[in-house]
Amino acid sequence: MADPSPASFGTQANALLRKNLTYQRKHIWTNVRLILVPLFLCLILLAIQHVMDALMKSVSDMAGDCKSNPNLSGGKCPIPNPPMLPPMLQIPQHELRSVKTDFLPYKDLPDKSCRGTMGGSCPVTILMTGDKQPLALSANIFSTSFAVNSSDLLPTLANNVLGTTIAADKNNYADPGLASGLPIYSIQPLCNANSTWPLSLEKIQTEVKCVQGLCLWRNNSADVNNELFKGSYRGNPAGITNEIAAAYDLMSTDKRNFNVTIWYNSTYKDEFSIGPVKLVRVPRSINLISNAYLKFLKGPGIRILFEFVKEVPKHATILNTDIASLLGPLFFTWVVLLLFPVILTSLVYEKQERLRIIMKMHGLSDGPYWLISYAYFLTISVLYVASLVIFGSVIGLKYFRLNTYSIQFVFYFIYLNLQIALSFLVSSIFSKVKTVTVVAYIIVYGSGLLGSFLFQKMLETQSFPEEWIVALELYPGFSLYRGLYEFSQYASRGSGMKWQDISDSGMGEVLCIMSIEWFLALIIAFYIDQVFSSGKHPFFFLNPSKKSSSIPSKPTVQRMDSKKVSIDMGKIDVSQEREKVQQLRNEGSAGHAILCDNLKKVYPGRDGNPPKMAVRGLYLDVPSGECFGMLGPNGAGKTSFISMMTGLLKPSSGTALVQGLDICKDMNKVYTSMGVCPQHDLLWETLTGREHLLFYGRLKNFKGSALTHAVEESLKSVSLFDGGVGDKPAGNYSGGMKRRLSVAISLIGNPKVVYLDEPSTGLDPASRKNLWDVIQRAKQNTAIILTTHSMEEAEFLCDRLGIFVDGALQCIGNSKELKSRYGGSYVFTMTTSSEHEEDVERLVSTVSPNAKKVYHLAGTQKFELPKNEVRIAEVFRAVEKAKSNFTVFAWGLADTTLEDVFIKVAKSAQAFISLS
Ligand SMILES: Nc1ncnc2c1ncn2[C@@H]1O[C@H](COP(=O)(O)OP(=O)(O)OP(=O)(O)O)[C@@H](O)[C@H]1O
Repeated sequence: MADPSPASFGTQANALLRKNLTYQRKHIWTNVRLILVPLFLCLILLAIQHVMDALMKSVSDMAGDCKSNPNLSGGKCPIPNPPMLPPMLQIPQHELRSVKTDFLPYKDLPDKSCRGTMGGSCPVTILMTGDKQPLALSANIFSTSFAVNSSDLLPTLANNVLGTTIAADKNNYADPGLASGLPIYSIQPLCNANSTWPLSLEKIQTEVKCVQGLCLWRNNSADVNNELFKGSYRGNPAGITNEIAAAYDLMSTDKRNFNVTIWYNSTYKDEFSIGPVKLVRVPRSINLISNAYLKFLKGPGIRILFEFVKEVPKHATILNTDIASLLGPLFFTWVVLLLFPVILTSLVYEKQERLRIIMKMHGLSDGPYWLISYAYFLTISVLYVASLVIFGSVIGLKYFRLNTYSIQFVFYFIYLNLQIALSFLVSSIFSKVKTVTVVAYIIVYGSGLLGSFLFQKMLETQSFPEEWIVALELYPGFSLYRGLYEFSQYASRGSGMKWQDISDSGMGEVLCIMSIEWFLALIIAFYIDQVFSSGKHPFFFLNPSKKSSSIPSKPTVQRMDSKKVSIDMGKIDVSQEREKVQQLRNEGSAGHAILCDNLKKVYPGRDGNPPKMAVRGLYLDVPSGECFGMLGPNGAGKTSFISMMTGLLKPSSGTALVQGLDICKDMNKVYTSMGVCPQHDLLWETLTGREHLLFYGRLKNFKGSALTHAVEESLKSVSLFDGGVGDKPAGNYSGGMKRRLSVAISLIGNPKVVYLDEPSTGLDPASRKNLWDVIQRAKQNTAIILTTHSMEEAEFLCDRLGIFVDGALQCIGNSKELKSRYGGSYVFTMTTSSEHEEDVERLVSTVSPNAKKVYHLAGTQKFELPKNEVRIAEVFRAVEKAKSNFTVFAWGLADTTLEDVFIKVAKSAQAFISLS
């Protein structure tokens, strides 16, 4: 026997868990494939790593032995004694050097015609500010000739101010300015035409060219700044570049204080590429002004010689690249995000197929649903990521091995929770699996690509504002990317991330952001679910202690329009039903099975059409033990009515009480005593009939042997037991078998009210009869509302019937009452030859003076004979007499059928509606 009390939270959770586990067992290979994805990606990374290692090795082998062939350009060989290189000033290309323009009309700037000369004759400009002193200082900046002592070349080079237009390298083991083979420049106050000198430096043969150095005085640092700003090609409308080599602000310098501000050209420092910023050309500009000041103070014989720049010695470079650390952020962002579409489509599938609502209708509350669904997705996600980390570690990926495992666990755990909460949130917006799948995969691949090609660049640009980074990390895809990026950075450094690194890295902020978002997403998702799926009031949380209305509220006095009153005047039975309902409401009969009180449904108008009134104020009382049949033509509003009663739709106004519980306020409680067979079968294709019934049986609080017994009885009652049919997947069932299973589901657990929406559609006559017997047995302690188009079914099953047309009941009563009220006549048919038609009319008028001819066609005539004036024996006698006078080919006398009543009522109602 079923436990009469509703299933507890634990029982519902257990039912859903077992159903999900059974479902997963059937989809085990889908899960295995899912978990194999990260393993497969790890193997790809490993394969790329091996290929790269092999390539590096062959490059190293080609470089040969370091002793015989030391590679000074920073290759794999150690450099214990880095070379001493002459310090050089970065000077602009001649076509970019500063010239006089409309936007910089300084008279002392060279004319732009210097740019046109072959090889360029524009001077290299240096700007200065100061209290007249720079005039004196500027004279000391450049040497006036190029002079070297070839026997001691390098130190004597320091006497000259050398410059290059070639950008520096990241390190200074070799200067590209010297190694390029292009000329280097000696910057002098004045150059003779074509002054060039050969220069031989170790293995480097190059040429030194004279270039004029122009020191220009400006009033203040603001002027300098303005000139530099406008000199950028984006700083002026003409797009002309006017570069200077260096600028010095000496406004605060006097003979006792050397206070200088130096501008250097940041274009050459290359901060956007990976690796250290190039600043090796800056020291020379510092030396230039320092030396000039010293000479200014002490005279030309005193100088500061900046002889060499020298890089720190370096050990042999191990030429290997950790591919997992390099590609990790992108690859693993994709791997982790791949779970998002999986969870999302699963949630939306349940919504699209209405499986969630059918579970709810059979008593599954929101709490157990959320708990089990969440726990299930979390388990799958944790297993998935754990297999990634374990497998990656086993095959030796430093990305996983070096970073502390507990940090990895915390990071992935928080993100996976956030991802599940977001999936719940996003699933509330979408209702189609196809749409959500496309959107989810765009998010997966888009996040990875944007993270790699945009967000990572921003992270690596030191000047990018930190607040912007944090703002971008609010997008969960980027916070995931940031965390994975930090793991890759620490792994590629060889140390791995430790707990003490959390605050120094971006990991700390990412963990905070993700935790807050997880919490918020969960609350918002739950709120949306409660308001949209469970139909709660948007401010339901403001009144948590509100008691459910197990005592029905008094009916509200409804204003009825004149049209409705006039219709109801002609429908005594319908008016009586309304009065009965109002009386029951006033008496407060809490235990009544079903009581509909002025229930209305209006669909909003669409595409310019007016709103559609699908149910117009329905009053109905269905006590326990009664099967009420709702008949009506297509579009009458039957499904809208059932949908309101089962919580699929909210009534537009009015309400209904089920076992005393208001469907507008306590639908969740109503579900525990309700069974539903929807118009379309809502089944899991891979679960068997038995597994469906076990799940719903558990929801109805069946346990142990009682559950097994109930399921078997249920299978037998709908003929799905024999031959092991009940143990075959529902996806393999015929339409009729699915229908029978749906009915069995609706009846399991002896619910107090059952809604059957066209239950026998698609069944063969034998199965249908079988199903009717099941419903007959079930209705003993249950109130059943059944919609059907079959009059035979309605007559067989229903204790009372209502004919529903255009959203309103036209009549209500048992089939006999309806037939006598709306039929009230016999149908007499006779076929003779045409010349005897009048004889037949005379015959009919003798047995029934008020008979009405319905039609005549080629000798066949049909009459309606009022029952109150007809005696059947008299009709037989009259026919026998007629047969002796003329030939009667065929004749018949029939009582009115329910079908006749239905057609009559529907036709007259529609005629009335179209007239009014
Ligand atoms: N979502 C909707 N939006 C607008 N109108 C609707 C909507 N659903 C139903 N209707 C309209 O409401 C009326 C009642 O429809 P309903 O499906 O309840 O009728 P029914 O009696 O169940 O029909 P059937 O027997 O064909 O299932 C119809 O005119 C229908 O077009």
